[in-house]
Order: sequence, then C-alpha cells, then structure tokens
Amino acid sequence: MTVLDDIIAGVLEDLRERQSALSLDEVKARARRAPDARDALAALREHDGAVSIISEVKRSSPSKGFLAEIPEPAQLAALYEKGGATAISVLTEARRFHGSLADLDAVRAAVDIPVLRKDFVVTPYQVHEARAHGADIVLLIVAALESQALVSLIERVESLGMTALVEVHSRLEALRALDAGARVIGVNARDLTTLDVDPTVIEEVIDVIPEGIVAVAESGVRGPHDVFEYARWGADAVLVGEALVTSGDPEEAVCDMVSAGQHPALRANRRARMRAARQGE
Ligand SMILES: O=C(O)c1ccccc1NCC(=O)[C@H](O)[C@H](O)COP(=O)(O)O
Repeated sequence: MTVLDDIIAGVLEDLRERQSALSLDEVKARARRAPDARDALAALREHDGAVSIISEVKRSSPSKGFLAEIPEPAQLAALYEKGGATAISVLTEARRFHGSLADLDAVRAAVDIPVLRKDFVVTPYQVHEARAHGADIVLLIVAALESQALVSLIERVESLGMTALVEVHSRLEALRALDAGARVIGVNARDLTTLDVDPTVIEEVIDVIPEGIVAVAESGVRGPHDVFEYARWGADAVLVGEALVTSGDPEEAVCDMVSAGQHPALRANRRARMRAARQGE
C-alpha cells in the first residue's frame, strides 16, 4: 500500500461518516445555495508574464508532521491576500493534515480571491461538498483516479462553475490529464509514494503542457528564488505551503514571492521561449 492509498483509505472512512449524516441530495441542495464560484481560471492565467502565487493554509503534513503554530485560517488567508496571493489553498483532510471543511468555510468568508479545496477527492459527493463549503477550485489527483472517473469528476467540477486543478507527477500523468480535458494542471514535485521532493520533476513535466493550459508548480518552494526557477521553467502559478506557514511573516513572505514572480526576465510566453531555447541548443 502506498502513502497515497493509505491516505485515501482514511479519507473514505471519514467520508462515510459524513455521508450518513448528510445525503448526496442534501449536500447538492447546500451547494446550490452557496454563493457563486469565483472565476479561478481567469485569475490563474498569467498576466503579462507575472506568475500567480497560490498560498496554502497547512498545519501539518505526512512528510514533516506538525509544521508551525499558525494564526486562525481566516486570519492567515487574509494576510496571504494582502501579500498579493492570487488564490488560497486550504487543506481539508483531517487525519494527516489536520484540516477541515470548517477551515474552508472560514477562509472563503475572509477573502475575495478564489479558494482551493485541497484534499483527496475521489467521489462526486466530495465535489458537491466542496461547492457547498464555498470552494472555487477542487484538486483532483490523477494517480488516485481511473481515466473515466477523472473525466467525469472534471466535468462535475466545471458543471458547478468551479475549476479543476488536476495534479500530476510525471509526463505520462500530464498526458492523461490533458486527455481527460484538464484546463489547469498542477505538477507536484512531491512524489506521493516516497514523499521525496524533487524540483526537477517540475521542469521535466511542464514541458509537455501546452500553452493555453495553466501550469501550476506545486511543492518544494523554500523562498522567492524557487518561485523564480519554477516560473523560468514555465509555471504560470506556484503553490506554496510550508515556506509560508513557517516564515514568521506570511504577508511579507507572499509579497516577496509575488515580486520574484514578476521579474522582468520572466516576461513573454515562458513555455514558448523555453522550447525555442531548447531547439536552439
Ligand atoms: O505535504 C506532504 O507531506 C504531502 C504528503 C502526501 C500528499 C500530499 C502532501 N502535500 C500536499 C501538497 O501538495 C502540498 O501541501 C503543497 O503542494 C505545498 O507544498 P509545500 O510548499 O512543500 O508545503
């Protein structure tokens, strides 16, 4: 059993409890009453070469355990927004990350930017639940889903007005995400079987993501320099958790990363430029 299988087994156990308290029809009704989803796709598309920062509310993780004493999620998210974040990622998984849907509610009410439900979503119920709690973006992990399930979950996310962030860890998975219709692809530098972080995965995998599809580089950012590197490799957005929650000054830390992502050297279409440079090598 891989770490990912193990996490998903726990997620499904917790899900069964929530499903016995609230039926699918009830959760769908709550989703219909939620405020409209914010347009995350537009927010994440690169603006004049600048890279978006997605800032994560992360208390602990399977790889590192407890990370830091963070402010209340709503307060932390507000600081991220003040620092210039384009979107907020909220880990809602309980057993390993100590997150919750209550965190999602609190963050969504505290900011005006799109909010991502970062969890191990493998059923339609969790998608409607995400919308019911205000999510604008839902993470779908290719390694956790069969092809047909991936296609239908992407469609379900989009039918509710949300954006699917489809996470991959290899070139092959990126091609599966594209075949399934993903418009936003997250390349995670963290291997979910070993939990090792290898930033070179970002460079290798972004290469197969066409222009027009938003490429998000996830994990392993220690500071502004890494944001610049990921952007140079073609990322349109960078998702950061640990470095922000352990920074001591989340607003300034986001602000420094936003500035790194606006460096003039990153202007123009990065992926096109990278490919042209490679062809000239
Ligand atoms: O963070 C982990 O240890 C982890 C382990 C297993 C599955 C997922 C995991 N993290 C989720 C994420 O993708 C990260 O929280 C996110 O990309 C931010 O990463 P970082 O900036 O390295 O905290």
